[in-house]
Amino acid sequence: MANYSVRNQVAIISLCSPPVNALSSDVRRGILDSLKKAEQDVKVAAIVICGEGRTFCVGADITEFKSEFKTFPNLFELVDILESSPKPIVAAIHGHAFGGGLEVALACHYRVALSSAKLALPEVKLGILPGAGGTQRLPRLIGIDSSMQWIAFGDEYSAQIAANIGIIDRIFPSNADILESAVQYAQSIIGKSLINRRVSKLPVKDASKVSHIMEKYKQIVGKKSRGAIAPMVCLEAIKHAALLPYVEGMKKERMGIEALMGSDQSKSLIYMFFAERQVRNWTIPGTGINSKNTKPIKVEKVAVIGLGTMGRGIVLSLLKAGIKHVSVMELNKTARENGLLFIKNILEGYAARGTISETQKRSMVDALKPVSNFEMLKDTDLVIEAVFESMSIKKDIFAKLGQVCKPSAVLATNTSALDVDEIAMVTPKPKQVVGMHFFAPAHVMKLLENVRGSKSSPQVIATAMNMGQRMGKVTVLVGNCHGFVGNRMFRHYTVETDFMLEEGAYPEQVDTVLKKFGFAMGRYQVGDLSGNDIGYRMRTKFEMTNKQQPPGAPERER
Ligand SMILES: CC/C=C\C=C\CC(=O)SCCNC(=O)CCNC(=O)[C@H](O)C(C)(C)COP(=O)(O)OP(=O)(O)OC[C@H]1O[C@@H](n2cnc3c(N)ncnc32)[C@H](O)[C@@H]1OP(=O)(O)O
Repeated sequence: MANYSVRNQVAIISLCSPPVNALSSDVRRGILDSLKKAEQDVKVAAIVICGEGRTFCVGADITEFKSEFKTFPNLFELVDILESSPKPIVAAIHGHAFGGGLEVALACHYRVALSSAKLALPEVKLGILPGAGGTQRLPRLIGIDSSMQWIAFGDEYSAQIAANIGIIDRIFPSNADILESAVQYAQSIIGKSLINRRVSKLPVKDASKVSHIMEKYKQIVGKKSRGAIAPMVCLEAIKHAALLPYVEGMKKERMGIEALMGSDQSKSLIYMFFAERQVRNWTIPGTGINSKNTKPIKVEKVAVIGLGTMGRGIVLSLLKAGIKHVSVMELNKTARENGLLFIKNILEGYAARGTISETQKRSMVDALKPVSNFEMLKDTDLVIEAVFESMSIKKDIFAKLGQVCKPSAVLATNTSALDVDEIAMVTPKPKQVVGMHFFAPAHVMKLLENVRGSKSSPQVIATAMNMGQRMGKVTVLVGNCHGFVGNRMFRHYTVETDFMLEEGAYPEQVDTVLKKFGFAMGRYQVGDLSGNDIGYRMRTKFEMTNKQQPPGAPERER
């Protein structure tokens, strides 16, 4: 839906489709109907398009991709209708202008934004391309080079960066009233010529360099987006903006989106988009307890026990999440020194690349609190144990934590396969114990598998889930069983690759093929990173050849 009103010669078309104003067929129809009203009203001299609620517009409604996506007005028809309006249109951006939302804004004659707004053409992350003129209008506004950067990787940019390169005409402070500011801006441009304001009519400034730029991005995309089809199709579509008139370029863009829409890669990425959001709504089966009716415990002080590969990554994830007090406990002096050095080096790297500021880096380093005995953890709200994968060592640690930690402290184990209930039983309050299984390298990998022990309390589960989300992880709640979900899935993959070794392949050959296919790391590289000893321990503990495996099971044959 879109609402329509008029204020001092300015018509306001406000998108109204909570929570994110996705461009469903109703919203597109609402915009078109409002536009007609504004064009017909002689008292209207300018138009503002804005979004109600928390955001301007996040783009096409992905849930409609299978059904109403083509209903008139289609998004690519709507943008051309908007651009050809005889009355000036101002896009008033707050929150997000993503995908089709940004394409609508590019079709407007002016764009203003709050400094806090974010802009992106992230369609490539759904395995498609910006199919509402994005590949043709953006290059006419910011050039081929920057457009390839924006569209082939789909990253988000601040309104200020967008203003610096010519997408945004005016920035307002983040606390300004976007609608009021945009209406005033619209009044200031009444009567001005629209000749240079229709982006599709502009030339592409760096068109003559297109072959050179294309080669550069093909190389980068080839390395960064191995195996993905959409980024290359995006590059091709942008190239056409340089070589063809707008209308012909649009035909190429259409061919591109039609080829990608419905591809296996796009279907999988869209499935992943919704699945990643769905897992936030966790539930404890058969109890009625869920994410909506359970509050997490307040967590300010966190401790990590063990500074090996996993512990280091967990500490970094906590620091990046803004936790101001992260105790680190590693009794082995060399491991402690190496671990702290590793963490500080990574933070230096983030600061050098501009991912964090110098001030943020210093505050993260200050948040690190090395501790040397369990007594020092008595005020901690959440302890994450990340030591060697051995039940007896973990039981020893949890017994000590049970004695020293305050009763409300959440005690989490990063075990990748061991029985969380068995660990919990050595503490006086097993309901405080939960699994938080990170994946290596923990500061990079987005998945966090939280393991619900049979005694874990709802608040403890909510706290682990909440902490995962604070760390920006895709946080999934799973049951307590050998290998949980992640390693049970991974096991089938490793079994198959190990068969290949038995059949004569070298580990590096297997890894090369997997990386070419699109995996960030090969299976044997992952083994080296996580430690092949951990896999060995898991298998030994599982006793693969014991009676649990029926005769004829592959494991018993090997
Ligand atoms: C002819 C062809 C023409 C055009 C083709 C155009 C292609 C497109 O426009 S494709 C869409 C491009 N846009 C995106 O990919 C944006 C996707 N959304 C996001 O990245 C994020 O939602 C966000 C904008 C960064 C906001 O994040 P956040 O504030 O964390 O909110 P979320 O929890 O992610 O989302 C809230 C809620 O909205 C649902 N949702 C988000 N985007 C869409 C969408 N484009 N379509 C439908 N639904 C969307 C999301 O699933 C959440 O739903 P819940 O039910 O609350 O889980």
